[in-house]
Amino acid sequence: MKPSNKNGLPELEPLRQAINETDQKILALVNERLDIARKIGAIKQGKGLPVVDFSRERAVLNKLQELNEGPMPDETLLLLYTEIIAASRRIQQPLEVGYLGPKATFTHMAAMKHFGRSTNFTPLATISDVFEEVDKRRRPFGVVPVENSMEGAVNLTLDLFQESDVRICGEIYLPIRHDLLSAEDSLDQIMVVFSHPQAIAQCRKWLGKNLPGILQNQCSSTSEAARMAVNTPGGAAIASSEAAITYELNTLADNIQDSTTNITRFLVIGRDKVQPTGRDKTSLLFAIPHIPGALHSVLQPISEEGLNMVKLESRPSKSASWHYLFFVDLEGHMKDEPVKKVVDKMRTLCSFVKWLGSYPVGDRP
Ligand SMILES: C=C(O[C@@H]1C=C(C(=O)O)C=C[C@H]1O)C(=O)O
Repeated sequence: MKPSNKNGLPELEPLRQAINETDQKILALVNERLDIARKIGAIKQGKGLPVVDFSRERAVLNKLQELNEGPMPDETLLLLYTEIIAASRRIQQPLEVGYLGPKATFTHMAAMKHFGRSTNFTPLATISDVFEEVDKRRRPFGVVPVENSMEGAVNLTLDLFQESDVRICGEIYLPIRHDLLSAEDSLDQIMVVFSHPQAIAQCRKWLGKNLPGILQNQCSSTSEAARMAVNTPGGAAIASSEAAITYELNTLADNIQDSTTNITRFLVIGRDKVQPTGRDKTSLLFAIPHIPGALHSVLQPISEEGLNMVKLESRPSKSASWHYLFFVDLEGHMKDEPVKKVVDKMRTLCSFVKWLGSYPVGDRP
C-alpha cells in the first residue's frame, strides 16, 4: 500500500518530503549565516566599530532583490530578510531601540518594519524622550514620526533637531491603516468608539455610515484607545492591526480610514554616520540672514548642481522672534561631490547650517 498523509492524498507525500529537505537546507544556511555574523561581530568589537552598518544592510537587500527571480514577491523577501538581518545583529549584540510609544502605535510598527522584530524595543512617553535617550547615549537608535501625507510636519520632531546633536540614519514610510477593534464580536454591540482625535477624523465617513450617532471618546493614542476597548463593555477602538494582537481584540472591520493615501514618514535617529548606498537623502537645517532674496540665493546652488530637493519646511527659530529655520532634504549623500559643493556654498550664504544626516532613501509604499 502507498504511504498516505493525513489528507489521504498520497501524491502529496514526495512533495512534502521535498519541502522537509528544503527546510533543513534553509535552516542550516540561516545558522551558517549567523555564525559568520558572529565572527564579523568579534572583529568589529575588536576594532571598536558599531554592530549596525545600515549601508551594508541596504547593499545586502538590494543585491537579493536584484537576484530574486520569483515566485517570491519582493515584499516577502524584504520581510524575511529584515528578520534574518535582525537575528544576525542580535547574535553580535542585542540592539536597543527606543520609539514613541505606547506599544502597538504606528511608530512601533514602523520601528519593527525597519529593524525586524528580533530587536529590543522600548516604548517612550514623548518624542523628546526618544531624542534624549539617543543624545545621552542610553540607546543607539530611536524612531520618531516626522511627517504625515495628510496632516503635514510633526513640528516637535523638527524643533528637537535645533537643540539635539543626534543624526538621522534612516527613514521609514508606513501606510496608516486603521481597524475597528473590540472585545465584542459584532458591530451591533458597539456603543462607544475610542481613539486619538486624528484617527477619529480620518475615519469620519466610515463611522458616519457604519456607526452613526455612536458616542466617540478621545484618547491620547490609538493604543490607549485599544486598552480602553479591552475594559469597556460595548467599547471599540480605532487602532492599528498590531494593537489587535497586543491587546487581544477582535477586528470587527479593517482598513476603515476614508483615504487610502495616508502615509506617515518616520526617522531613525542615532549617532553614527551612515556610508553612501547609491540611493541616499541628505537632511539639512539652515538659517538665512534677513535680506531680500536670501532664500532664493541659498536654494540656487541646489538647482545649479542638478540636485533634487525633495522637501522644504520652515519653522520659527527658538532663539529669535520672527526668524525662521529651514529644513531641506536633498537627494544624494554628503560624500557625493554635488551635495558637498552645495553645502559648502550654503555655508557662505547662511547664518547657520547644520547637517542632520545622510541616509538610505526609504521604500515608499
Ligand atoms: C553581519 C554584519 O552585521 C550587521 C548585520 C548585517 C547582515 O545581517 O547582513 C549587515 C550589517 C550589520 O548591520 C556585518 O557588518 O556585515
